[in-house]
Amino acid sequence: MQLFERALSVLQSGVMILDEEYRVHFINHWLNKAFDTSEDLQGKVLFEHYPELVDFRIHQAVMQALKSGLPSLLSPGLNRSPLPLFRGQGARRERFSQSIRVQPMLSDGKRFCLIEVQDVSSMVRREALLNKQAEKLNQMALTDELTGIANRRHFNMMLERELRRSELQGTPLSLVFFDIDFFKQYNDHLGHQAGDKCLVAVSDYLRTQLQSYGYQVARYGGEEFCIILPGQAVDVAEHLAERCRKEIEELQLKHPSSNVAPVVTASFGVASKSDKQPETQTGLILRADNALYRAKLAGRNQVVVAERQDKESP
Ligand SMILES: Nc1nc2c(ncn2[C@@H]2O[C@H](COP(=O)(O)OP(=O)(O)OP(=O)(O)O)[C@@H](O)[C@H]2O)c(=O)[nH]1
Repeated sequence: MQLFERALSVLQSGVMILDEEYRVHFINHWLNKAFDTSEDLQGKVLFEHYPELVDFRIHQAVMQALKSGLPSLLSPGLNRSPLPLFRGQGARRERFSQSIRVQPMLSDGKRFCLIEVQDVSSMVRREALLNKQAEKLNQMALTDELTGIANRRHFNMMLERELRRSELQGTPLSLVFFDIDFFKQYNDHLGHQAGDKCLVAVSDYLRTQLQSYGYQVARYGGEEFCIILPGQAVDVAEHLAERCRKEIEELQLKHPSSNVAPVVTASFGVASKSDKQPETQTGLILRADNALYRAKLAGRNQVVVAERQDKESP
């Protein structure tokens, strides 16, 4: 028996036994030291010494073990630090995260409750770090590296979600695709770095002017961008595309080799899903992209709406 008590006293985790009056029948050295008291807790009534614990999870778990004979596990996810236990010295002293197992015991016909405590601070910290890293990686996988706006993968996810919402709620949904005019010439004339800066400037415009209205913007690839307008019908989308077309021109980014204007311009395609007809993601993208292609063919720096074009086509 002495050997067991000695073993428990050198253990780097806590063990405590309470009797039916919540009196500490046994506490090992590690646990007594971790409590914020210089007193020996053996023989003391735990919840008289720490009345602030009454009615909290640890109190309920102990009552459950002693009255109903049921065990409990208090994991750090739900109960970060149920007992006032500390680690470290001086300014570095901190209440640590705990994993606590409360187990009912019977001895000589009397009920006891065994409380095992583990310091899981390092594990909790490691988990928080891993979560943060995973979130960062996730963010990177969905963001376009050059412009910082959503990339094509993210766009596909957003569009799928909005299409589903539109089906469920019976609301319209619109999509605007646009592409910078004569961008190859822009790169050839002013250099690839200037081309990159132009893409960043257009993306910054999209982020600052449109995202705050709840529209979702993304770089679809190369010099092609897209805007998702949840809940908006074709008229609003056409109006927004026209506004974007005008404001991109007003950015006054010099484009000496463009055949349309002395500044950077873009061509726009608009497609909408009405609140009645079902639509697939590919179908909507294809219609917006076709409308954009028609805007290019018709002379660039303009907006073409798929619905109207579709009706006008033989
Ligand atoms: N600087 C830069 N250029 C890019 C990037 N991605 C694609 N491009 C360039 O964008 C150009 C697109 O050229 P095209 O598809 O021929 O289109 P365009 O010259 O804009 O002609 P239209 O669309 O018909 O007006 C190509 O020269 C690509 O190299 C990028 O990240 N940075």
